[in-house]
Amino acid sequence: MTRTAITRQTRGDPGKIWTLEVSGIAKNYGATCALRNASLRLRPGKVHALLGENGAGKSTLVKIVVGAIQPDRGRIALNGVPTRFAGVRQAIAAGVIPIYQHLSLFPHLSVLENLSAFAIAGAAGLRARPALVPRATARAWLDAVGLDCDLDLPVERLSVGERQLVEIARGLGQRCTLLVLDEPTAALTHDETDRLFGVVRRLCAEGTAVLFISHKFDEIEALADDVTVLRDGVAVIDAEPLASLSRAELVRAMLGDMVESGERALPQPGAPMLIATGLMLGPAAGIATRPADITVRAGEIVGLAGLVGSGALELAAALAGARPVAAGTLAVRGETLPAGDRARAVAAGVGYVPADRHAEGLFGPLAALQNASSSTVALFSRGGLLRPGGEAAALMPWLRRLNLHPFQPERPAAGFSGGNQQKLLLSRNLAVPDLRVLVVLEPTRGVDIAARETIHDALVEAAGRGVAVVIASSDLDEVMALSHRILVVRHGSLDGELPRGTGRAALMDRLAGRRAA
Ligand SMILES: Nc1ncnc2c1ncn2[C@@H]1O[C@H](COP(=O)(O)OP(=O)(O)OP(=O)(O)O)[C@@H](O)[C@H]1O
Repeated sequence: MTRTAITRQTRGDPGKIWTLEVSGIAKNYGATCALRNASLRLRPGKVHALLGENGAGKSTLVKIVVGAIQPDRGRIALNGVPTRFAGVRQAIAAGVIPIYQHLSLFPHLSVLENLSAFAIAGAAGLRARPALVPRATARAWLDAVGLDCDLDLPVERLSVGERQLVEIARGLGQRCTLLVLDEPTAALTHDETDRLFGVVRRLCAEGTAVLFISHKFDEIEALADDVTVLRDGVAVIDAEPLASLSRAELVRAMLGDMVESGERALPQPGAPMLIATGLMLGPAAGIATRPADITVRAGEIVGLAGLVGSGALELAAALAGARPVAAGTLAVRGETLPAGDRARAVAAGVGYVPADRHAEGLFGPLAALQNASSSTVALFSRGGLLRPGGEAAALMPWLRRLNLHPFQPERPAAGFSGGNQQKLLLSRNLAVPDLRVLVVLEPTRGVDIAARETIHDALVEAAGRGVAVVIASSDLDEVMALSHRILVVRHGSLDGELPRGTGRAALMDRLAGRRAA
């Protein structure tokens, strides 16, 4: 880290120092320009939202700020001191605490060991045996995020939401000058989100600056004071007060003009297409359940909704044969399949988009186009050889429609941003011509507002061509907007059904197990 001059705020509070000032940042990955001329200016004690469509460069900028990668050029100053972190450990030591979208805990280690990880990393090389933080200290950190759990429990036994709170608690245990939250609420329940926002506000009151990346406008409006919008690696809105901008202005800055669609008309459901009988997740999926009977008709969209850890995602995955089950069968248009047999489900025309595209879905080193075509490759092959042009002709329209960015179908999937990887997985399924059932977990997690509209349209269109669609999403607005009916999942079992038009409050009540008197 280098320390030389002091830079001062030029706007707002003259004379005061920006907590973080970033300017003129450029970063190229080979021929791809991820950041052209990015800037950020964060005030102490304020939440700063960083917005931009998928691939705009947000994660790249964050990685530079936290020292995970180095920029090709540009300046970074922390509290007025020019700074360049050689690695994340150095950034953490300086009080720059990153909380990642993809959790960075050690699943087999205990909560206490994970909470101690930063301290251990800092002490490496100095002590023969790394020390754990005192239990009382660890307990105080957990109290700060409102989490009451056993310090000796392996982290893998916690829900995803709880794990994220442990990660945040670990960050809060450090001197925290700048907290970097990259889509932190993707896996949190509404209660956990509220708790997180409470923690963030408290930190701000103590002077911490917060960089907050999200695609969810409601959350941005609830939390952020200032905003920067990146477009193609350039700040097109540069550290403006959020209150001075309308939502339409922000969207226009992100994407250019965009027509917002109103409420979608859903197709009329036809005959039963998918029938699950006695489906029970059981211990193999880590959840004890009661057997579930679920029928989804051709042209119908059924939403599975539940709190984090409810088993809604697992139950939906089981409907695609993508989870081991303790009992039950699936039938697709009358053909009975053993549940838990994904290969048989694929052969029966059951598409599946997992929630965790990194762990389950993508072949990172393969080209985007090959990733998108992996479910339909047989259609373009003859005698084991790919028919030239066939793959591109079938998949390119989908990649164009979902606005793959940058539009470089030959590039390895691993080099695309998170939202664009999600588009590849969706294209893979939507392009299957004899698709009968489509199960999509978290359809728009991490995708930008334009792609969200397109994906919603594409799912309704799939239903329109007779596909039975199942979605499971922690985004309740999405479930309400798309579903003919909503199945409530609690403790891994079905707990009732709600019709289209059910309001958000009523749905929340049911998910939490409250019933109207
Ligand atoms: N490791 C990498 N190798 C090659 N290209 C990359 C790599 N990481 C990012 N890119 C490219 O840099 C650009 C910016 O990506 P980045 O992940 O920063 O976008 P983002 O705004 O965070 O998008 P999202 O909202 O989808 O997460 C994209 O064109 C992306 O394809």
